Amino acid sequence: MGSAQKYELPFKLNNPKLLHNLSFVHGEWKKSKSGKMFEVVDPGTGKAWTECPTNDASDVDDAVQSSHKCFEGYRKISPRQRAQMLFKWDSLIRENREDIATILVYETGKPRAEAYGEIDYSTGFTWWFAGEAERIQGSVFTPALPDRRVFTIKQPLGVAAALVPWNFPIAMILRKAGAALAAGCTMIVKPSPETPITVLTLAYLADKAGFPKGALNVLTTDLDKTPELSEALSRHDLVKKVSFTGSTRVGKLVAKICSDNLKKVTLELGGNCPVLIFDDANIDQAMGQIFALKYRHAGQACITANRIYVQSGIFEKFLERWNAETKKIVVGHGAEKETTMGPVTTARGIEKALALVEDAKKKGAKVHMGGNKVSKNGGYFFEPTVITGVTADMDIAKEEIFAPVCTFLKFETEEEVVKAANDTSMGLASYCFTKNVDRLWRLFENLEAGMIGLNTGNSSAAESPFGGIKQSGYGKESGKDVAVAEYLITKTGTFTLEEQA
Ligand SMILES: O=CCCC(=O)O
Repeated sequence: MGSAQKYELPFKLNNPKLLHNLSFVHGEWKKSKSGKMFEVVDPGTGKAWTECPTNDASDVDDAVQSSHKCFEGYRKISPRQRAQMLFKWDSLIRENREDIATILVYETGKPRAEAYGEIDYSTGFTWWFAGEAERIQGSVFTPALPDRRVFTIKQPLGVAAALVPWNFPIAMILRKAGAALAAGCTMIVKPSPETPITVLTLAYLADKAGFPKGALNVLTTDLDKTPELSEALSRHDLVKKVSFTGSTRVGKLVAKICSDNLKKVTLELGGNCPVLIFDDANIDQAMGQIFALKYRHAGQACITANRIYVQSGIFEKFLERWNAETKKIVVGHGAEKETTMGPVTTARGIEKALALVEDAKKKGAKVHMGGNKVSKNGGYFFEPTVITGVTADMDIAKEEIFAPVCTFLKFETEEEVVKAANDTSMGLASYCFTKNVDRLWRLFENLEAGMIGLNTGNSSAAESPFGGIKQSGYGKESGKDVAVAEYLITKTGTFTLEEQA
């Protein structure tokens, strides 16, 4: 593992060859031109356990040239061969599930069971996109003129760049790279500074799966150099597409930069997702689904429940059950067996959660439990927190919380709650629970979000189009046709037949 010997590795892998800490460019492990490195920290202890190259704008061209060179050949490989490489990659990831889960625990902080969950969810993408590779099709059109023939073909766009977050590093890479590689594009990934190692492991396995050199390059960097590196990638002439997952603020910057060259962009941005639980809901179902959704990765998912609206008839009963279940949560290091909720991934996450709780308290909200940082072995732990009396003017109702803080709001009518739920600039996901089929249908149509969970808190899947509306972004990832289409161009052919003699 390169220069990382100066750190004590806090875990052992069955297959130590999986562990790499240098950037991966054209099949080689590379330092940055500056030689600078940054540390990767275990959020469960706050201790660094390895380091990675701090790449900057000067490192971009080499990686892009490699990806472009590779693209010239990769675009001509048959879709069946691309599918076979994706299948091989998929099976290598599954074979190394235990080790990848270990790395994930020490990068993100999530408990081991959740790390397995992420890997199983993520291999859905490699599996799915392997199937999609052979189903890329053009169309034949009926022309208005008798001697004319009109048809389209789909072709890969070229080199794509993926700017990815730290909360689901495996899922976010495989969702983007799976679609790109199936389409015949090559990809450069810039992982988040918190989670480069899992991404480098995936690149190592992609290489072993037979993808040609340059098909999947990875450039790591720290927080300071992230804007510079991301901009250089997004502006490079040979990069034809940028896929970004992260905050709305940064997503707007990426869109602006890409608009200079009219580059294609997919933006999967922030959420402020409402949950609506009606008096006639199956409470067991709503409890189970929303509890898992909210506390998954200590509340750090873009599609998590940010505002939980419960109708007045069941409000007290629902809250009582929620509090009782919340008390059972065991906060600890993700590698400990008894842990059911890990730390948040960054120290910044703790500061934000504390500020949001403080603002809510000042404006009259009641904290039923939690609200504080937990001091434990130097990790970034936060108490599972339950707050009621939340109102629309509180920051906690307006911003993405990204911490295990549950905010409950009481409502009376469907009309009132739909209005409140939609009163946000975001539109990623919404969830509703009711046994009234007509109402369920109305909610599906009236809630303003790209994904609506109807009596479910889990609508993420390889076969389902994933993406938001409003300021939660545009473009779809995963799902039939739409996800691969983000990496394709459509070319129209018009052909005139010679008149017969
Ligand atoms: O945090 C965003 C992604 C979560 C998911 O894919 O379900």
